Amino acid sequence: MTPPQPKPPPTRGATQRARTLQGRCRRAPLVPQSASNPEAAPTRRRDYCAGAKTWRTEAEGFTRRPGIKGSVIMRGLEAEGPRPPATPCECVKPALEKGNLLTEPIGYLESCFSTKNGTPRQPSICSLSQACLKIRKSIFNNPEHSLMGLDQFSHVWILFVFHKNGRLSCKAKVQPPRLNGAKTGVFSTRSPHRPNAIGLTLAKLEKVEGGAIYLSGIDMVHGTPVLDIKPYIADYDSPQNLIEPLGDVNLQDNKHKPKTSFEFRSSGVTDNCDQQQLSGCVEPHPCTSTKEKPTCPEDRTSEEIHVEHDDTAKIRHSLKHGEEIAAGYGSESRSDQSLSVAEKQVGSCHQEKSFSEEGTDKRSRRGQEAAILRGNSVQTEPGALRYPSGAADEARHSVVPAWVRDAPVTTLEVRFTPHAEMDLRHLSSGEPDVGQTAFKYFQSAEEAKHAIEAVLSADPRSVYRRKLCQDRLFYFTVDIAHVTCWFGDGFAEVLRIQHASEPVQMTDPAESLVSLGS
Ligand SMILES: C[S@@+](CC[C@H](N)C(=O)[O-])C[C@H]1O[C@@H](n2cnc3c(N)ncnc32)[C@H](O)[C@@H]1O
Repeated sequence: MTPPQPKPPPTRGATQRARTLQGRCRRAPLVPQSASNPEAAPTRRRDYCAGAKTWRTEAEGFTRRPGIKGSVIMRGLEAEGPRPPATPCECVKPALEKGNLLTEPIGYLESCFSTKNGTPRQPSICSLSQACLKIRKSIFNNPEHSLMGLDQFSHVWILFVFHKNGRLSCKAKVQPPRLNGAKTGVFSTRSPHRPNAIGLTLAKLEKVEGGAIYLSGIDMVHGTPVLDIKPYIADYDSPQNLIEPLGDVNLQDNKHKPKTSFEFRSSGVTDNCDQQQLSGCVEPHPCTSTKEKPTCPEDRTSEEIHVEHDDTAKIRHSLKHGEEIAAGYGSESRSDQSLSVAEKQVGSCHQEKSFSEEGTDKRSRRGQEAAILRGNSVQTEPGALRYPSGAADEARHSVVPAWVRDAPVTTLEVRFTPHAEMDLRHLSSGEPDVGQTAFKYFQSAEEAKHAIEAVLSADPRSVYRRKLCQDRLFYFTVDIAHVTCWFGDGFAEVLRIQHASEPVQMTDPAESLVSLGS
């Protein structure tokens, strides 16, 4: 029998690690799969990592289930490929540190738009659009707790997943419909087709009711998985605002002056049908016609892109005194709802540009540039923008390039045929016996008509459709109205409005879990 061998002395580093970890990490029993907790399946070993203050498993993807102490949800979407390095306590190195995030939607949006077709490209296009978001009980046992205090805000940021993008693909340059075929970098647009299919919408908060919020001015389709809600705070979210101390606000006791309660179907909402938005909603499409096909300057050198100037093609940015550009949320309309909020909260407005994260060199360079639409791409030209003098002014100002505001796609006139008008009246009559409107989101035929006008006046067609399928009928559904229309030169005409035959299906939550990163 061999005597027990003495262990080799631990290295200095190992001793230190052991000390650091001692008492901090403990192994927990396995989480059994049960009917009451189906989301916990499949069973895996889990550990509590005090350093990260969370439960972790061998696989990335565990999230702590809020509201249920110590319980764990393992999502079925584990990253493929090499396992992440384990810490000395066998905890997996937190995925968050690498920027990987396994998301769990806080809810699925119930929207008046059932398909991407006809869904506005930015929220301010159709302020009459409506949606409801119920916080899922699997996120918070008491969803209403998570919404406490939110009713004191007029607007909220909604972070969501473009779950209807189809396959996850994106290109470095995209052709926003509003630029009518011109290309620009994906990150300078609001294109849904981006490396992480995350959308960001500033919506009007109509009311909070229990564990649900009611929104208007939205650009998301029914069933959209929502990842987060954040209050819109002009002081933080608008570069032109100076941050002031909060003063007499008592947040803990929730003693803010409460917002006047909204009726969900707020009749005071008006629509701006002439709003135009930059949108990067780029439909993947084949280029079938060499004649009509937009020319793609993809293969130009970057030098060419920066050096070429053509006076006839450029659009100069005109700066009017007191003009505001709602760059913070990609809105370039001066009359949109979001902008009016910013104006209200800000007071005096100036032409703005956020320089806060840029170096001096870039500042001065950008201060001398103007964006132009050149051929089929967006370029910049020196010497056309003027900025207020002084670094302090610059830090408070934001600017959007001219090609956003003065994009080539114009507002369309919207007409309804007598038949369509009749359809609308018929649709809105609902069940006359009970005197109820048939619409779910709109209060009247008038409201529905305004919403349809708003959607169409912004020309919701893809570039492909606009250029190559001009004479095709265009369909979209808003609320229960299935709209058939066609587009002519400078106008859209509604031909028919029928009852959307099929009720819109909610996305199966289990199918909508979205893994970001891998
Ligand atoms: C251009 S994106 C802008 C969205 C958001 N305001 C943003 O800036 O991130 C709006 C368009 O995305 C499309 N869309 C809306 N919800 C979607 C979803 N859940 N999945 C895929 N596409 C969606 C619609 O076609 C809509 O016109």
